[in-house]
Amino acid sequence: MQKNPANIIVKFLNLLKFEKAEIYSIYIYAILAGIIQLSLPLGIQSIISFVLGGAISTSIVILIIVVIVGVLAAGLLKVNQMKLIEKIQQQLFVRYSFQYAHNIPKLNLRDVDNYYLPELTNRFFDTITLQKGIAKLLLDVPAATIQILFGLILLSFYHPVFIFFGILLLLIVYITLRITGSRGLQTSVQESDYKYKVAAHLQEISRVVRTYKFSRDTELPVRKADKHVTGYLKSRTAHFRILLFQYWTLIAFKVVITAAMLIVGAFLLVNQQLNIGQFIAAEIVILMIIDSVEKLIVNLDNVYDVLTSVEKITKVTEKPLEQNGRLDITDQKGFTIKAQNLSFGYTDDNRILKNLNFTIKSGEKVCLQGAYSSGKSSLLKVISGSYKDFEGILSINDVSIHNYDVNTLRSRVGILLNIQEIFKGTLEENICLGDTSIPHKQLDKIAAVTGLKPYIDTLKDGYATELLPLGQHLSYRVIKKILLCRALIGHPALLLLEEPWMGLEDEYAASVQNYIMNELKDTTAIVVTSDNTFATTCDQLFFIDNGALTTIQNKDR
Ligand SMILES: Nc1ncnc2c1ncn2[C@@H]1O[C@H](COP(=O)(O)OP(=O)(O)OP(=O)(O)O)[C@@H](O)[C@H]1O
Repeated sequence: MQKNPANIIVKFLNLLKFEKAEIYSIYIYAILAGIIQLSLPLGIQSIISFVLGGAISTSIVILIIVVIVGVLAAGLLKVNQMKLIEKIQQQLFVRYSFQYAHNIPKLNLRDVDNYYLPELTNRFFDTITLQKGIAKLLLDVPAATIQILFGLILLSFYHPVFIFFGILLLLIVYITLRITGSRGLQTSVQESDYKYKVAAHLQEISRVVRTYKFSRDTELPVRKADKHVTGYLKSRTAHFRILLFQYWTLIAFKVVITAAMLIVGAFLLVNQQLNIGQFIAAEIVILMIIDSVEKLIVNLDNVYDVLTSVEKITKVTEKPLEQNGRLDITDQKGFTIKAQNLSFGYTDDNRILKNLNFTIKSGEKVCLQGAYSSGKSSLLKVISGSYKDFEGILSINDVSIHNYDVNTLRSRVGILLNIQEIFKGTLEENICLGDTSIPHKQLDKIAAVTGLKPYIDTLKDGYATELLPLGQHLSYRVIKKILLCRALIGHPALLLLEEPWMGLEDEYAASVQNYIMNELKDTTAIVVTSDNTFATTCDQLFFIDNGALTTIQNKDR
C-alpha cells in the first residue's frame, strides 16, 4: 500500500509538538553555538592581522583567550543540547511504552480480528530507531544548517560573490529533496514493511516450532523467508539508489564549492581584495561549511529512518480505540439483559446472529446450546460489550449497552471463552487480573471450587508462582481451572461461560455448577454447555440454530 509522505511528515510534526519546549531550546543553543563558532575564524583573522602588523601586544592575548572561551562555550552549549536530547529520548520511550500498554487492550475488537497482535506490536521496537535517529537529527541537522547559513552570511561580507554560492546551495538542496524526497520515503517505508514481514515469519516459525519440526517439507520455512527477504532487498536497493543520487548531488556541490571558493578566495587575495587574515578566516569558514554539508549527507539516511519509524510506531498508537459510554455500572446490583431484534455479523454480508429477542432477568441462569459454529460464542462476546456494531437493541437494566463505561461493565462481568489465554505473570495476577481488593480467602474459596487448590498447594510459591506465556508447562486441565477461577472471582453480576466444566474431574464439575446455582444467586449467568442435566436446572434454555434463537422457559425449576 502506498504511504502518503505528507501524512508521515504530519505525524512526525505532531510527535515533535510534545517536545516543543526542548526542541526550541536545542535550536536556540544551536544558533548561539553557530555564532560563537564564528568567533574562531574571526579571532584567527584578527590574530593574523596583529601578527603581520608586528603588533604583538596584550590585544593578541585577549583575542586568544576570546577564541579559547568561544570554543569552550560552544562545547558547553553542545553538552546542554545533549542533555535535552537525552530527555527527549527518555520521554519518547516512556510515552510509547505507556501508549502501547494503554491502547492495546482498548483496541477496537473489529480491527484486532484482522491482525495478529503480537506481530503488530513488533513496531514498538522502532521506538529505539526513533530515539537514535531523533538525537542525530536534532543535534546535527540544526547545527549543520545554522553553520552553513551563518558561514555563507559571513563569507558574503568578505565578497558578494559568496552570496551567489549560498543561494546555489539552498537551490540544489531544495531541488534534490523535491525530486527524490517523496520516493525516498516510500522506498524506506517499503523496506521497513518487508523487514516486519521477515520478523513476522521468524516469529511464526518460532510459535509453531513443533509443527515445523514434523514438517514434510523441511525447506518450507526457508522458502517462505526467501520471498520476504527478496522483497526487502529489492526495496532496500531502490531506497539506496535514491540515497546515492542525493549523496552524489551533495558531493558534487561540495566539490564545486571547494574549488570555487578556493579559486575565488585566491583570486581575491592576489587582487588584494582580501588580506591574508581574511583569506585564512574565509578558508576556515569554507571548511566549516563543507563539514556541515558532509553532516547533512550522512544524516539523509537518518531522516528517512526517523520518518519511517514514526509511521511504524503509530500503526498501533493511531488505531481507533473502542467506543465507550459514560454510565458507571459498578453499583448496580443485578443485571437484567434484554435483546430486541439483535443481529450481528463479523462481515457485512454474513449475519451470525439473526433477529434475536430475549429477556434474562437479574439472577437468572440460562443454558445456551447450539450446533458447532452456530454463533454461541459470538452471542456471549456481543453481550460482554466487546462488539458494539450490532443491529437492534441490547440493554442491561433497560439502558442500552452503548451507554455504559466499558471498564466498569467489564469489572462486573466474569467471562470464560475458549480463546482466553494465560499471560506471563503470577498465578494470582492471572486470576485476579490486577484487582488487589480481592481477599485471599475468596481466592482460596474459588480455587477450591474449581479444583485448582490441590495444584496450588504443590507449588513452592503458591499464588506468586510465575506462569509462562500461554501457560506453557501447564496441563490443559490446570489452564482451564485458572481461567475458570478468573471468571468466577469477584462475585460478578454477569457470568458468560463457554463449556466451563468440560475437561474437569466430575467432582469439580459438580462443585462449579453448585457454586454458580447456589452461591451466585443474584448473578445473571449464560452458560454454553451441552450438559442436559445442567440445562434442566436453569431458568431458561436458549437454542441457536443457524443464527436464529429459540428460548424455552424452564417452569419446573
Ligand atoms: N472474529 C471473527 N471474525 C470472523 N468470523 C468469526 C469470528 N469469530 C467467529 N467467527 C465465525 O462466526 C461463526 C460463529 O462462530 P462462534 O464461535 O460464535 O460459534 P460457536 O457456536 O461458539 O461455535 P463452537 O461451538 O464451534 O464454539 C463461525 O462461522 C466462525 O467462523
